[in-house]
Amino acid sequence: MEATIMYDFITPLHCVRQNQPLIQCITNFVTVNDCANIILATGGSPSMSQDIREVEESVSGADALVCNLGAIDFTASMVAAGKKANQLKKPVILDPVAAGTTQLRREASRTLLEQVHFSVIRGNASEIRFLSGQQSSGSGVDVSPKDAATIDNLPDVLEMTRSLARKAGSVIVLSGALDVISDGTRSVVLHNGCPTMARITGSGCMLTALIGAFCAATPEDLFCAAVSATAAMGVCGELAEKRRLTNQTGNATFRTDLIDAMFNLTEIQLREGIHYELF
Ligand SMILES: Nc1ncnc2c1ncn2[C@@H]1O[C@H](COP(=O)(O)OP(=O)(O)O)[C@@H](O)[C@H]1O
Ligand SMILES: Cc1ncsc1CCOP(=O)(O)O
Ligand SMILES: [Mg+2]
Repeated sequence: MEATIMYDFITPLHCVRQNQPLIQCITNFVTVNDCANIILATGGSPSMSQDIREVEESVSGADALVCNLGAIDFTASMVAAGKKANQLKKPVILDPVAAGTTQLRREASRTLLEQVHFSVIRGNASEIRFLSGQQSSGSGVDVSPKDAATIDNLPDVLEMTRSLARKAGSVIVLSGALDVISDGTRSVVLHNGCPTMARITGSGCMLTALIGAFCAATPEDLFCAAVSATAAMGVCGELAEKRRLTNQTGNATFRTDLIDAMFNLTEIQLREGIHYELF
């Protein structure tokens, strides 16, 4: 008889509120404040230290580690902290910001993937295509429209995501208009979010930080934790967009409204708002 596959995308939100995990982030100077605030909005506690002389000690007291390649000059800190977190069996999450776009980033992402095991890798379609060894057209931190997941290329994107998940032994979150998430066996496509999320810097970095908090709170099912965090981000983007349209505001207020929506997000809102397909 085939084993039944269980999915629970709501409980991780409950767990993060209850467990208040401490998330160690080595992240970039552009979006560091937003990452700290989104972790606080979920009920977690952020720590953004990155000096190589203390990261191993810092990660020992944390519940998860988030490594963001936007902080490329701290790659050595990410390797040291990542190895320590692996030893201590704490979830480690990678955001491969602009991974394929320069020689330095191509080398740093290879080093990180060789030396650290990542529980979850969350990137946009250009970044995930690069890590998969596929042609990637990305040239900055944002996705190239040529690489994005669409309804038309979804079967290929699902296969690429599933196969990278198997190869890396990680949950892969390929974000965008469609969020494609796989652990190599279970795969989900999320239809939440709104285009304004791509008009603020940091929506990707915040999502990765959030995944860190959800994984720390639900380490027994990292796939459901990653889906739950990604859905929560999408639902909060939709709530912020409603306010933007009502109040005729722009991307600066949208960013604040998104963080506020996360602060107030209820399990009922997530259950009613999540829009997903299982594959
Ligand atoms: N066009 C869109 N429609 C809906 N949601 C989007 C869209 N673009 C981005 N998002 C959402 O924004 C967040 C960040 O994703 P993405 O833009 O892919 O990351 P990055 O900022 O790293 O490029 C995710 O939650 C994703 O679902
Ligand atoms: C603009 C920029 N430059 C280096 S890191 C960074 C932030 C990228 O954030 P996100 O990928 O979440 O938009
Ligand atoms: Mg990004």
